[in-house]
Amino acid sequence: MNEYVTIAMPKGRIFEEALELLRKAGFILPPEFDDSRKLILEVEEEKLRFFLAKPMDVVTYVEHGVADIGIAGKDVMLEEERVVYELLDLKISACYLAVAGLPDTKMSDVAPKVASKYPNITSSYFREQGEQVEIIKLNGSIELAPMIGLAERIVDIVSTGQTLKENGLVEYSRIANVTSRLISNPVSFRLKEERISEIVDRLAAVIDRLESGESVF
Ligand SMILES: Nc1ncnc2c1ncn2[C@@H]1O[C@H](COP(=O)(O)OP(=O)(O)OP(=O)(O)O)[C@@H](O)[C@H]1O
Ligand SMILES: O=P(O)(O)OC[C@H]1O[C@H](OP(=O)(O)OP(=O)(O)O)[C@H](O)[C@@H]1O
Repeated sequence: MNEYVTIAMPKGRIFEEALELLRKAGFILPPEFDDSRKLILEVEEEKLRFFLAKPMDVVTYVEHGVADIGIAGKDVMLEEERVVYELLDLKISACYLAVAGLPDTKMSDVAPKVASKYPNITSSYFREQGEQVEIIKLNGSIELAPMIGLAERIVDIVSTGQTLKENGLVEYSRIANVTSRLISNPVSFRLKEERISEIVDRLAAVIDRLESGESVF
């Protein structure tokens, strides 16, 4: 029986790169994927069903088993411990998590404020450094925090470094490298192992070819 495999796809910046990777791996995804506002898209010929989700929610859909597999940033995986398998590093949406702030500033001795979208990563990082900080959770535009005096440091994603630069901020330390990962619900992986492994193998082959500099159309 050729059952559907459901895939939770992150809307936003990962979506296009993920789509390109899937297409390079030979999955025929109709043009509807490029310009539709639909949140569920099915590709009957491939027996694939896609859910378009907020990037931070992809892991939740996969953990609850409503999606068999999904694509999530390593940052999201590090932020919350989840019961999912990480099957493959897709090597897309590469960036890193860093501590940043205004240049030439030292953190206060007593509970300096650190703003981030990633409170758990931030708290473990500073705990490991032996520093006690007060964490302020924000949902975006994190770079604003040190500029307007809300926090002395931020923990945020850096990719090109343009956002930090344009806002007069500097990086103080790097916490972790981030790329997007293919993840799976453990039960789905057992029940649909053959189909999921085939998807992993096809994607892994393309990633290897891209890494070796081969052009893949
Ligand atoms: N500047 C960046 N360059 C490359 N990858 C990034 C960058 N910022 C974030 N990412 C990666 O892309 C994922 C999704 O980020 P995106 O900005 O699309 O969503 P979000 O910030 O969670 O959602 P939203 O902005 O809609 O609230 C992140 O979890 C991270 O892995
Ligand atoms: O180093 P850069 O290439 O400039 O990229 C880094 C920026 O990208 C992300 O923000 P995003 O665009 O997702 O907006 P957000 O502030 O709403 O999270 C991240 O939070 C940084 O602000």
